[in-house]
Amino acid sequence: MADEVVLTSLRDVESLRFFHVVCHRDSAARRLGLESVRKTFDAWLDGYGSPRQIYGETGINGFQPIVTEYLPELLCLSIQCPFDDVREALADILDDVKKRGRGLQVPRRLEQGASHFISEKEIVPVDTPDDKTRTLFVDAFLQNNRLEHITQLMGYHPDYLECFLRTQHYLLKEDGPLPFEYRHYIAIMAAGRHQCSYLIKLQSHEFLLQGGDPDWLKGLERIPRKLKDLNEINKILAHRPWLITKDHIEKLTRGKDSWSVSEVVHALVIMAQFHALSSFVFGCGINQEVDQDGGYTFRPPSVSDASEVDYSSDGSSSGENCSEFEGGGLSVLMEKMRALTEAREEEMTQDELLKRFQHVESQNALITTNAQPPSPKSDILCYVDDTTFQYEDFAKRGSASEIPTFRAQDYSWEDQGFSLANRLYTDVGNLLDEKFNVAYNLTYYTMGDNTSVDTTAFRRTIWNYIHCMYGIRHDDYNYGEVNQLLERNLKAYIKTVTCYPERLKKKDYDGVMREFKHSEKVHVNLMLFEARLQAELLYSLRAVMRHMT
Ligand SMILES: CC(C)C[C@H](N)C(=O)O
Repeated sequence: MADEVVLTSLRDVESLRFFHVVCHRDSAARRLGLESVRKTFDAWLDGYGSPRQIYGETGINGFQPIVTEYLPELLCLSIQCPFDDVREALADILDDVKKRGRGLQVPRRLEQGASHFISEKEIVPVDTPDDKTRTLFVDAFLQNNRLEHITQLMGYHPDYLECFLRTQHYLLKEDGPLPFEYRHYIAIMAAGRHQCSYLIKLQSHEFLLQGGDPDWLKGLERIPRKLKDLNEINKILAHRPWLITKDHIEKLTRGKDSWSVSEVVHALVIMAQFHALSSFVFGCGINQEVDQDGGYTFRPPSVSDASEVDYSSDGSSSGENCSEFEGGGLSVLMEKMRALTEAREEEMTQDELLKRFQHVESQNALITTNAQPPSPKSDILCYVDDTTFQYEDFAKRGSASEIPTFRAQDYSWEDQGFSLANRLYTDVGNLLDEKFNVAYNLTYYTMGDNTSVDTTAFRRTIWNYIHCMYGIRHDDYNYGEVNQLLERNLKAYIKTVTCYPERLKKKDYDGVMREFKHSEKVHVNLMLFEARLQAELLYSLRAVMRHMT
């Protein structure tokens, strides 16, 4: 007992590392790989070199062990690796190590899959037979040294996943105005606004891997003034982007040790991306990664595991074919969409259109979330100040004359936002534009079990409804459609995920869109993500433009 190394907390033990393996399925690789992993592992335990050196020396064609720093060891072996043969080989090694009496207490993954809203067997498996998705998974794995649950869930929609990964990589890992550790820290601050510990932890690892100062992870008190100056705009952007003015940009870019406009744009895009990504994480019930609290246990498997393992089935099945659908069900929804498409011709005056927008806006203000915000833990609180600053209904913003509705025809993503972004941060406009387009236009012409359905009206409505919550109006859209196509509980779900994602509960997810497939619910979440991101960018880029002119 005395000289045993017992892992009480994974993070306590510096010398133990997380071990990821990637393998391209190729029979010869298995032999090579096994040998290589064994060597790596022995070397590692004998305190040989740094993980980076080991990485360099053991990379073998087709089978490449990657050791990342700052992550706990082993845990990953049994799951991160999508390939059965390698997984088995690693399990052998693991047993071997345990037998040799190193005193390691090996943590075990809690088998709960990527989302606690969706049972594991209904999620795209890591070794999916679909070539495109599989290739994206492997790429993502190489990019991030893990296959994040977010990626796995987006695997339902490979065309979208492709753009998402490309943008994420560009923002965080390729050439750009900001130093790498800044980017990850900004992502942490952004996720902090929604208490999204999942993203905070992932980004903290990345931050350290980029050589970031561990002291900064103690909280905002420890970071340089320059970074701290982002606090205010981060807060407003997350909850009430309509309050952003050119003064905010001016403040950041003035004086010594200030921000260049390009740096500001880079920071804004990262913040908006991570606010919106927090919505996606909560909206889809993304589980902690295996090495995060809640993703593993040291307890041996036991009969009582059922409860800890599968909290995805808390009695209320997600009811794919459930027939009670508030408001009449899918067939009624489809009928309404059809009717709307046919009745398109009917002309309406601008006045009439505006009235309808205002009506939807004020109705939205009546939808309240009953759930209380969770009380944030100290490891999150250290990145946030003024936690009471939250979304407030645009319709209730007080003096409406000071903050008028944002007219999308005066400042649109396509005509203005896109080129300004590109000009100040090369190519980012193109990447975002592609991502917006894919999310906006994505369709499989299905709805639940129905095929050959034109879902355009429904998808447009969701997008525009989100913009409406942020006071953005598209003058070519008839907001009357919102009330026809979105039932109250769906509106409530959209509002919670978009504005207060940290309050969402599994029952909210289960209770809406009951006849939709999980892939469709994730699809809706992708639209929420992108529409919110676009809304934040419209406001903030307009402020940048005003600052520059
Ligand atoms: C969100 C979903 C209802 C979208 C639908 N499955 C489509 O293919 O367009």
